[in-house]
Amino acid sequence: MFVLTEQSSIANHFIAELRDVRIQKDPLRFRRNLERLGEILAYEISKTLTYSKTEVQTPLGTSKTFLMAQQPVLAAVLRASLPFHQGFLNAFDGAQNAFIGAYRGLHAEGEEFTVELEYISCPDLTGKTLIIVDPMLATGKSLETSYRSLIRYGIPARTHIAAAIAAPEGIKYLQDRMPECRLWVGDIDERLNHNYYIIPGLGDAGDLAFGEKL
Ligand SMILES: O=P(O)(O)OC[C@H]1O[C@H](OP(=O)(O)OP(=O)(O)O)[C@H](O)[C@@H]1O
Ligand SMILES: O=c1cc[nH]c(=O)[nH]1
Ligand SMILES: [Mg+2]
Repeated sequence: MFVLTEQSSIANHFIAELRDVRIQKDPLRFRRNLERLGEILAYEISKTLTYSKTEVQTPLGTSKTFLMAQQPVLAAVLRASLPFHQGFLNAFDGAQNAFIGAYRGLHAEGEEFTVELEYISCPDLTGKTLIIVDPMLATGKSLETSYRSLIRYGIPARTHIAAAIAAPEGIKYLQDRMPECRLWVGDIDERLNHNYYIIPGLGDAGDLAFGEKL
């Protein structure tokens, strides 16, 4: 597992701003910080991809470099993922994309929830590198449901899962059930509360980015 905050960097500022109740009042800044974290995690994941030697013609000569053999497929878990996904897309600008509407259904205080799945669009994943992006990894149920639904579209060669903030419970859940997936997270928090929100976390990422839903 890769954890961005294990090394101090400018990413700490973006994560701190995401969490800060005062700065959260500006949804444009909240979305932009998710996007910036997406760009950074995409860069980190890009170091694990396969590159082949290529020549680039400049106006004055030829430059030898290593370029990605194949772009990954990016999968966004709607809706909170959208700004985070944009960050990945800024880096992997030629990527194919999957979208999945997996959300935590309404549930009474403290009661378990089920993940509702209402929409999926996905290219052929066979043999590709799949990167599933969702800013919040709480229980892990949304990501597990998303992953299992996506791989009906072909078995990827490898799968990366990227989250901005993760709870230890969700990390363990995914590591136990999907050991074939590699996890990339911005920061790891303390725990979940009785409503399965991450503590200290940042609140409801979807609502902060796009407004409260009914
Ligand atoms: O790990 P879990 O316990 O499954 O929780 C994490 C999920 O919760 C949030 O989405 P939410 O269901 O709030 O939907 P939204 O993106 O529409 O806000 C978040 O974006 C994850 O998808
Ligand atoms: O803390 C949490 C947990 C799930 N989804 C969120 O947006 N925040
Ligand atoms: Mg939400």
